[in-house]
Amino acid sequence: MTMTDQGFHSGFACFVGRPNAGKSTLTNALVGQKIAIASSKPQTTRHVVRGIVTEPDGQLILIDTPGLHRPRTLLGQRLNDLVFETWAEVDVVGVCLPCDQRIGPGDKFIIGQLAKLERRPLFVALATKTDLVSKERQLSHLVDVAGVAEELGIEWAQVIPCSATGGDNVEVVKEQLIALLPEGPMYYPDGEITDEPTETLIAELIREAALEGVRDELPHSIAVMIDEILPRPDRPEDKPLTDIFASIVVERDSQKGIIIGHKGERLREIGATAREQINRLLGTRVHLNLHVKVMKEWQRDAKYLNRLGF
Ligand SMILES: Nc1nc2c(ncn2[C@@H]2O[C@H](COP(=O)(O)OP(=O)(O)OP(=O)(O)O)[C@@H](O)[C@H]2O)c(=O)[nH]1
Repeated sequence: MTMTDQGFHSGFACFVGRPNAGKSTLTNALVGQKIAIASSKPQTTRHVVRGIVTEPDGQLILIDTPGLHRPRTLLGQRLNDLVFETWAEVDVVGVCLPCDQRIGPGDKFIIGQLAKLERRPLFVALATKTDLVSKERQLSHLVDVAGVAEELGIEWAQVIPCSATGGDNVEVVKEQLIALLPEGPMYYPDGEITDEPTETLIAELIREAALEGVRDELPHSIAVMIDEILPRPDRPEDKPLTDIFASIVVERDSQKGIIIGHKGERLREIGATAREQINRLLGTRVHLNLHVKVMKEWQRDAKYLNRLGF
């Protein structure tokens, strides 16, 4: 294999669609549980990487976007701005149009907004949930999918019927999305994508946040130990909250001071940064309780190393 990028396709994509269109399920089917460690974000995007698909001939980076709504509030407007910013940066937008639903005003609103973009990415129609419908219904849906593009003035680079839960055409979606990306480098080395257990990932996210800005001062003297992960009882089912208790372990009192910062300011920043990442990872809100512990020479002590999971 040569080290040139020739023939290797890479770039960014996001999925859009009305609520319940199957965006998350398709994303999971494409990327599995693998998560990119946040510190390795390429400079080309400021947006949150939801998952990465790496194949011999290309790398597809899926970006998270909030849903697009008819803006009624300032927050709604800001969220929409974020969506437009993302659309302007990605190479491909996958529009999820579930086969079991007629194309309606919600879908047309989204496609109409895509049609307004000055710099257009490529558009791919994903006719999701094929397993829920008959072949006849699927065909008439595909006719409607073609029709709506014509009606609203966009072009589909591909139209792909698929089912994320039934495993139908998921490989084709992967192949076709990668084929549409421009030639480019592998943004994320394969090894930086991990399917480590959640607890290890959470510890790693906290460690990254703690090292932010002080990497030179405390290179290897920090470890993070997850003490407990507990679902908060008595929460409404649609608004779960998870309590995470974790310890940041350092070797000396002076290092504890650096982590905590003036009046605890750094520790609060670490908590805020890590919490945001963990929210994304778990898909639920978390409350993060961080403590800083000094364990003298933990790196040399087998008992501590065991407790820290090394
Ligand atoms: N039968 C079937 N159900 C699916 C398929 N894909 C998704 N679903 C179901 O459809 C529902 C919505 O799927 P999601 O992936 O959460 O949809 P979404 O577009 O991410 O939804 P929002 O987060 O609300 O925007 C879930 O109950 C899924 O299990 C599919 O291919 N076949």
